[in-house]
Amino acid sequence: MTTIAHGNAAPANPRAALLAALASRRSVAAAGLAEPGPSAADIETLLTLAARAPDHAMLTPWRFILIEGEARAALGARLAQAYRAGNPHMAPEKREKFAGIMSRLFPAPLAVVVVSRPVEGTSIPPFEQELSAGAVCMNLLHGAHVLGYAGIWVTGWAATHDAAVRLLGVSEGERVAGILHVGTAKEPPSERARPDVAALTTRWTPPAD
Ligand SMILES: Cc1cc2nc3c(=O)[nH]c(=O)nc-3n(C[C@H](O)[C@H](O)[C@H](O)COP(=O)(O)O)c2cc1C
Repeated sequence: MTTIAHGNAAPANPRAALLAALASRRSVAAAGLAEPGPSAADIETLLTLAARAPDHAMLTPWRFILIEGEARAALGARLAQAYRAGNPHMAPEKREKFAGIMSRLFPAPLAVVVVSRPVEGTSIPPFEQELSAGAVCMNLLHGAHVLGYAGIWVTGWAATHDAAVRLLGVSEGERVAGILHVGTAKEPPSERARPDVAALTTRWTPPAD
């Protein structure tokens, strides 16, 4: 089991510290993430935490692809090329704008592609297996936050377009559950409005006969 190395001294009340961490995570756009990124040991911790996601029948219906260092620009250039090739009839100015976005898609020190790969021929529906991949993404984001990093879970063209996902290394029968950008926030994120949990919650009661 990987030891989680907190940046700060051990909190006096670990439970309160954990609750505070869960309550304070905020997404930071990839462009707002800079060095330092997670060390090799931190990455191992993140993936180990991510892999603790609930998993009906223990099928491990997901895997990881890491994008870091020079691979980020190399992949960005290929995605930009694929975007141009996939949109031949788009107005050139618009096409170049989006191709430029693709070329700079990985500004954060680390991107983790969480690949959903539902196992066929089991009694566990693909939907449940895809939910497990979502839980992997959430665990990873929380892990990054506890380690002192920030991150964001994105999808978009690069995560959904056939040519793009092939470039990422995603195979037939697999889908991108999320691209998780991880790094250090350039600016502390401000809080956003959160759902009114009470308004979303009902209690089941037996129907009147
Ligand atoms: C499956 C999934 C895909 C998402 N894709 C994007 C995306 O492509 N771009 C984006 O800006 N936010 C995307 N988001 C939303 C952000 O991850 C984030 O939840 C949102 O900005 C709210 O911030 P918060 O996490 O601090 O509540 C996605 C979220 C989920 C769950």
